[in-house]
Amino acid sequence: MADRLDDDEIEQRLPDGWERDGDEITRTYEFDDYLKGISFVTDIGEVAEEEFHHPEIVVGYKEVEVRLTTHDAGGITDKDMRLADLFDDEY
Ligand SMILES: C[C@H](O)[C@H](O)[C@H]1CNC2=NC(N)=NC(=O)C2=N1
Repeated sequence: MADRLDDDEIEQRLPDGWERDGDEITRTYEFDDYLKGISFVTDIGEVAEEEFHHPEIVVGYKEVEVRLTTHDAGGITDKDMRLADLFDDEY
């Protein structure tokens, strides 16, 4: 099981555009239209399944909010940071 990162590690490793919110990291991606957001959700869903590590996703109008935490560890781990980078690659 992945170990929880400490506050300093989280601060250092948080990718650009992401924020820490308690035991989660989050980013809201913006799109030109609604269906581009839906397409992005499909893309990151496939990445999540490949990595077997899953975000919470809130789909809005021309924006998608993604939240990551490691439930098995009860906090933020390397898995969350890795997935954040992979999701950014899809954007
Ligand atoms: C049994 C456990 O749910 C699985 O190992 C995976 C599935 N996807 C997951 N996703 C996230 N975000 N955290 C987990 O701990 C996690 N665990």
